[in-house]
Amino acid sequence: MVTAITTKPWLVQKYGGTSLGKLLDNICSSIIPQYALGHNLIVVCSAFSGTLKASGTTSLLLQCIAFAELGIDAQKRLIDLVDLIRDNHLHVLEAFASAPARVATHTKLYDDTVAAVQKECETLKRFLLAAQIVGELSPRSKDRVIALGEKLASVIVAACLTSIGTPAKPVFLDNIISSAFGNSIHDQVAALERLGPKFYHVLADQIGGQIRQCGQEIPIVTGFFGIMPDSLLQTVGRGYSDLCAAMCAVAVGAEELQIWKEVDGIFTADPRKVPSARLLSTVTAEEATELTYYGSEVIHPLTMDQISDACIPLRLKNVFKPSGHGTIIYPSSGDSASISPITPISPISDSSDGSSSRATIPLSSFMLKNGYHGTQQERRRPTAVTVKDDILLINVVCNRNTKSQGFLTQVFDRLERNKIPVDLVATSERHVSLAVQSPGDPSTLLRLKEEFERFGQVAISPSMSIVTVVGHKMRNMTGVSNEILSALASAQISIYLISQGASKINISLVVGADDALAAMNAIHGEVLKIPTHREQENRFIPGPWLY
Ligand SMILES: Nc1ncnc2c1ncn2[C@@H]1O[C@H](COP(=O)(O)OP(=O)(O)O)[C@@H](O)[C@H]1O
Ligand SMILES: N[C@@H](CC(=O)OP(=O)(O)O)C(=O)O
Repeated sequence: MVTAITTKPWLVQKYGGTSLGKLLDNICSSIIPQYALGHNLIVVCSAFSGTLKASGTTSLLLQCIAFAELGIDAQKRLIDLVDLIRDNHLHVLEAFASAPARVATHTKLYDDTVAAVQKECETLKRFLLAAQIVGELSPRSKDRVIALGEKLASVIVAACLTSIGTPAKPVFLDNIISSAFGNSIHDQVAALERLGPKFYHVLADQIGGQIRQCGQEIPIVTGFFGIMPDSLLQTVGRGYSDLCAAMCAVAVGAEELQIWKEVDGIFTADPRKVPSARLLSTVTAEEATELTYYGSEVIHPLTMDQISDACIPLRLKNVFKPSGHGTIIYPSSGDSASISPITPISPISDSSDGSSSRATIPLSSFMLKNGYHGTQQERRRPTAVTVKDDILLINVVCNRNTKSQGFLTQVFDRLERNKIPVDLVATSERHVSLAVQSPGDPSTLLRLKEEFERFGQVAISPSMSIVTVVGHKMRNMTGVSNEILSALASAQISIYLISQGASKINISLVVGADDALAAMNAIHGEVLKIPTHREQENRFIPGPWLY
């Protein structure tokens, strides 16, 4: 664990790609400097995106990889795309540097940063053009390409901060895995898997070492922390910088991890899809994890494991409304003994929009005061509803000559071999229904079907969605399943699979993709409706002193 440079508490802030793309000036000239006053700050950056993540730098780099794999026929497209990535970053830098108060200051820093961006992009171009001749990139080479997005972002953010008097230093983590485990780890995928969560703890220690080297400068850490043996995108997936930020928080024992986004926090449903969705002041770590696994991509699903183990609260905040309270996700184990070691959140000043700073109360008294983990008060309604799209429903009926006791083993063995993750399962002795994510490659599905047909009859229904209702201790809420089913019945929505009980806090149903939005709205309207006055009294409500 890193020793604090001063007695100020550690705070880790992660900024998403679209937030950086849209509000870099505000983040660097207002939000970060204010928080840096009272904290030892660590900033974790994703790659810049413009308006949409789908057209952001990481997506463009993935496109570059695709062009490299197409061979030299795609040479011009590849060169143009790398140039576009370079120009996007130079524009961002220029826009910041040419703001009225900044013209003609720090020109050397500006010129050096322009040169650094150009050099990185030129190196990438040469590397990809060479790869085009072979027409193939290894998973590790792909990781090296992806790494550039976060590298450019941290170079630019550090330069912008430094140029306005908040000294900052980029911290690259693209070699962190070799530093932690040596190069041999890349040949030992199985060993890495065996390490499980411990793997991330070892990485966190290494990251702590790099952070310490920044001294009084704010570390601007790349959210990319490959190179993974099986590629970071395969092992962790898109959105990996949330996990990186969690490791930074663990490394320094941060008082809080903040993930800054373009939404106020976690809502009772996706606010883009359910107009009546309400912002939640708090959710438990388990609820947040379930929500992210089942479609509410607010934080990367692996993030919670890291910070829960270390008892660090996570706060989601909106870059467009820095003074908002956001949503706090408490590290919880359902065991009140786990509350006491959590250090109180220190006062956080947040006046970039003109509001004055207000103190927060210590976290432990906050939780006890509100009975959040107490035995008396429980949420009387589920917390949120979410939808996961692109789901296939696979039904397999076991052949008469297949022994029923080996049937499930065979089914799961085939899924494992084809690397298809299963979201939900319902079984009877000779039947199994599986809700799985649509494999990107249609040949994988065809292969799986053929393999299943060796021991059963198979029916695959495409275009399905999973609707999941999540709620802390929902199992104890008598009648909640009935309410969910009634809401769907009233909306005349057919249900293809129901799963309750596998997780104490979720009820999931498979519906046709065309019905998913209506199902979410029906459940939100009926089951998560605004509580009556009496229900409200029993429920956690943040006091004004929190804002
Ligand atoms: N329950 C939910 N609460 C809040 N946002 C949700 C929820 N479910 C889905 N979302 C969506 O997740 C997105 C996350 O915010 P955004 O800032 O766009 O992400 P990023 O940081 O990756 O750019 C929002 O666009 C929002 O519509
Ligand atoms: N830039 C990466 C990693 C990431 O975490 O992104 P974001 O924080 O913008 O979701 C991606 O696009 O997947």
